[in-house]
Amino acid sequence: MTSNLSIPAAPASERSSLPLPSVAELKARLPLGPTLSRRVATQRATLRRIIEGRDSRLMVVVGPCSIHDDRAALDYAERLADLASRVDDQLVLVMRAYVEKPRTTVGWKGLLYDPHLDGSDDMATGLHFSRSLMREILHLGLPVSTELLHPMAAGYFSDLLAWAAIGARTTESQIHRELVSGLALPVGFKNATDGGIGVACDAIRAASHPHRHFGIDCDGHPAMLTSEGNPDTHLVLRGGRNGPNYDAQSVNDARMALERAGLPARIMVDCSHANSGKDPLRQPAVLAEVIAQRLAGEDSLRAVMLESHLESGAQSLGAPLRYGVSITDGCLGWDATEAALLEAAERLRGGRLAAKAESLMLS
Ligand SMILES: O=C[C@H](O)[C@H](O)COP(=O)(O)O
Ligand SMILES: C=C(OP(=O)(O)O)C(=O)O
Repeated sequence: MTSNLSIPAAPASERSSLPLPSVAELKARLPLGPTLSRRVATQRATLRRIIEGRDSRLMVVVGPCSIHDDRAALDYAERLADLASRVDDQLVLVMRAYVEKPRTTVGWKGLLYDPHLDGSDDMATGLHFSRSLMREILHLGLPVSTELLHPMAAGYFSDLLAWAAIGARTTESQIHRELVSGLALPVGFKNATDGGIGVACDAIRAASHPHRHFGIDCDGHPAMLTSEGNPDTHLVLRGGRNGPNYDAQSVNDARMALERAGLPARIMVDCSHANSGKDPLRQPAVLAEVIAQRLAGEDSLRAVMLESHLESGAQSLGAPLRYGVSITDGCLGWDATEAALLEAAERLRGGRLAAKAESLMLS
């Protein structure tokens, strides 16, 4: 069909475009391979069992708020892999490898967007660095997690992930719910930034359904994608504008809201963000409270999240950067992270022993 419509010349401010590799091209350059692929499948199955309550260990998503330096990220991952083997009777550690950052207004958007940290936005390199780094972390034996922010970016690394988050700013988005519906891994939906958990409950339901939606295929062509529905999702309590929501009353309220909605009561507590009042040093206290609730019998608590880096605090982009310090939200330093996780594991061990002794006495 011909049209008389003439297309106006693009104004000077019109956005320009630059080609990026397709998912298939990036995967060909940085393949997963059968060994790592089996490892991811095993990690996903373990996390699924934890989320479902069939494995009573606590899942811990821990690592930098964002990754901006692959050397520091791997240094962190090596320490985490060593710690993981010391606590794996109680805790399953999953590394936060966040390469995309949702911003409240504007700011650095993550390694994926601006890997050189200078506003040059070399996204082709960002894609390569991000996939390559996640693969390195996986080589160390750690499960990898990230926040899936841009649906088009997800396919570049979703095969490497054992767990993913949909953030507080996107949980209400239909497009993100469709994305999750097509992922074969456990995913946490955060409560909204205002603290409301209703949107996360709606998201869990929407993502469990099959969908047909717009997307791109592995070769970069527009495609109608069909998803089967993801049953392995859960709520993440991250606090909100009115304060934290990790206390026993809030967790109980959340559990009842999930049950009322006919959804499984599976909860992760994010010890950071509004639950720590954005003070990273408060995270161990939040974690300790979650452990206390678990020991008191709150079995909907299946997982926690911590923002942690080699060094504590945060620094601004612009000044000469200090090694191992976050350039987004403040993080707990490594020593305090290690101490908090060792203590959590020890308290859970003690709780199990006490429960075993009690059941022996009753029998
Ligand atoms: O965890 C990260 C931040 O809280 C989130 O990306 C929002 O950051 P901003 O409010 O600094 O933009
Ligand atoms: C942005 C994050 O969290 P939230 O969506 O809870 O703000 C995050 O975990 O990095």
